[in-house]
Amino acid sequence: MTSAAPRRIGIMGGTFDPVHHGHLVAASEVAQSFDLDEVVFVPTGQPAYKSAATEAEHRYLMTVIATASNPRFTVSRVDIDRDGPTYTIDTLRDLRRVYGPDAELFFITGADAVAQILDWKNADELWELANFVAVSRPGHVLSVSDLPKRDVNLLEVPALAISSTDCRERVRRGYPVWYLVPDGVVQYISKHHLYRSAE
Ligand SMILES: Nc1ncnc2c1ncn2[C@@H]1O[C@H](COP(=O)(O)OP(=O)(O)OP(=O)(O)O)[C@@H](O)[C@H]1O
Ligand SMILES: O=C(O)c1ccc[n+]([C@@H]2O[C@H](COP(=O)([O-])O)[C@@H](O)[C@H]2O)c1
Repeated sequence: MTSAAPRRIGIMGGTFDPVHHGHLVAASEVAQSFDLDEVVFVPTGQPAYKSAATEAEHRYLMTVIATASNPRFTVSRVDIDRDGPTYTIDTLRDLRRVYGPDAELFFITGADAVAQILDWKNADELWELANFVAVSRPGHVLSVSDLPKRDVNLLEVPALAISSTDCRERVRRGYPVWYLVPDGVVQYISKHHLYRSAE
């Protein structure tokens, strides 16, 4: 009898304020290229180095809405339910407990985020807990030349010049965000009057 192959789990961490199609395409492309069984989206609780984000529960629910139609996408509350600032070292330790010792974990970041990774908490330990995949993002050079001896996989994905900052600013100015974020997220933003006033 052969034993089952270890599960391959992508981890898409983000503030998702709001989640947009750039996030979804990145996760889908990594799932395809790295033969992942599941991509778990993990909204941050309090982002470590970003100023005030929208209430975590709103960001969590928008992420659930955005991912609901993809059978390979799930959403985790580990970062939201932990007190204090969100650090990836804690995310990876918690998800290792959830998925078990045999799962192969792939942490997904954009080209902008990966450039900062050496400054992340316990940076040296992160590589022992997961593989890292950095995806291309318009306006950012996809390179790991600053990460000598760190094994980061690079993946070119279809270029979507969308950012959460721009989506928030568009809503604030009364511009549409249709087609930049999933329809259900447009409706959620409208229903809860998110992003109407300046941050
Ligand atoms: N358009 C995109 N293409 C590829 N990767 C992206 C894109 N937008 C975000 N990412 C990546 O997704 C992860 C989560 O991003 P985040 O939630 O911070 O969104 P953001 O658009 O960068 O937000 P903000 O504008 O508020 O900084 C990060 O690793 C980021 O690099
Ligand atoms: O661990 C850290 O020190 C750290 C610092 C900045 C960002 N991160 C993680 O990187 C992911 C993307 O973050 P952000 O701020 O671009 O939404 C998210 O999962 C964060 O928790 C992690």
